Amino acid sequence: MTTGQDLELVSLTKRYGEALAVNRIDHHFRAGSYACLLGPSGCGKSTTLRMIAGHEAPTDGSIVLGGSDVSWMPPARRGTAMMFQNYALFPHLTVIDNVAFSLKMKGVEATVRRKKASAMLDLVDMVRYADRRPDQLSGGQQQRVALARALITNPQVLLLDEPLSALDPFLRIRMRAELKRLQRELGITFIHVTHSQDEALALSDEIVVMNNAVIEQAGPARNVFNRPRTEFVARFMGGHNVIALPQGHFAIRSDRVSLTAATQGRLDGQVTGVEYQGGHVLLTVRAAGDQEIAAIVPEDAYFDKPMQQGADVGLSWDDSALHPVAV
Ligand SMILES: Nc1ncnc2c1ncn2[C@@H]1O[C@H](COP(=O)(O)OP(=O)(O)OP(=O)(O)O)[C@@H](O)[C@H]1O
Repeated sequence: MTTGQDLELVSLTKRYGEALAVNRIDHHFRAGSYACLLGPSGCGKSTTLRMIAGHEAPTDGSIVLGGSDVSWMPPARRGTAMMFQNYALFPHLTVIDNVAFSLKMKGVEATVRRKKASAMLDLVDMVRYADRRPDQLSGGQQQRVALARALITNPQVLLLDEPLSALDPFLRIRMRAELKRLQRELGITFIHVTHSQDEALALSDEIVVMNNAVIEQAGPARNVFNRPRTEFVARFMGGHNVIALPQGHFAIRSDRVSLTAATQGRLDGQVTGVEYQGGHVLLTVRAAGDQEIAAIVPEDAYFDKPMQQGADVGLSWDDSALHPVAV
């Protein structure tokens, strides 16, 4: 079920004095989709999110939600809600009062807001903790409360700024599955800021990769991963080499590069690193032109014919695995 509305960023720009944090970005977020804004530190993703939320005014450009320009509307009237990295729960209020807080501000009557808050806690499986205070909850539980508190306003778009970064790795994987479930169930648009490629790949209908205040590439997760358009995207998404060949620069997945006997491949080189990674072995080869190329070899294949650091090898691939990239 899709109940959200399309969100459009039109030439959206933010300057802080001389510094350009977001530089004329255009993007259309489809209603009811899960989008991740992904990029290295300082690329402008949080600033973009804060402008969508209304916590930061654009220097130029506009934000259009469901056909209406909301660029200058106060946050509470936009149809968006934000979940912050540190959850920003009120320490002195119980869980249920935290969730009901925004309804109280709107003057909603006590029994009605408790009923609605209770329904939200049910959605995130936290009803039994309704009377605890935030400091009596684990990080994962606090996160669920923060989600319920954001969702009680019935937003069209939920904005999440690094929502999983405070959790330990095990809980992070569990909570990301919960986020995805919730988004599917509610049918609203989620825009999630992260600098984790794994998180973006696991969650996104669409990944929007930012770098240096602009969008480098956007598209379905598999497209962005398998068809990086620039060297930056190929390297940032990981799992790829960027190889300079006489015909130009090409991205190739490390698991599409195979090793042959020396002089039998496309390029010759020397093994400079061997790393056992569980199901596979990561070999690093220094090839002609001082290029470091990574090859992922399945565990069994590697241990049938193990290689030492310094060994001369050839590198081979299928041409269909090469994708031209801009550098
Ligand atoms: N309030 C501010 N005043 C001045 N400069 C700012 C302000 N907020 C952000 N910036 C600058 O704008 C740029 C983009 O910052 P932003 O927080 O959007 O990046 P980010 O991609 O979210 O990074 P991170 O992953 O580290 O949070 C950075 O260079 C940052 O220093």
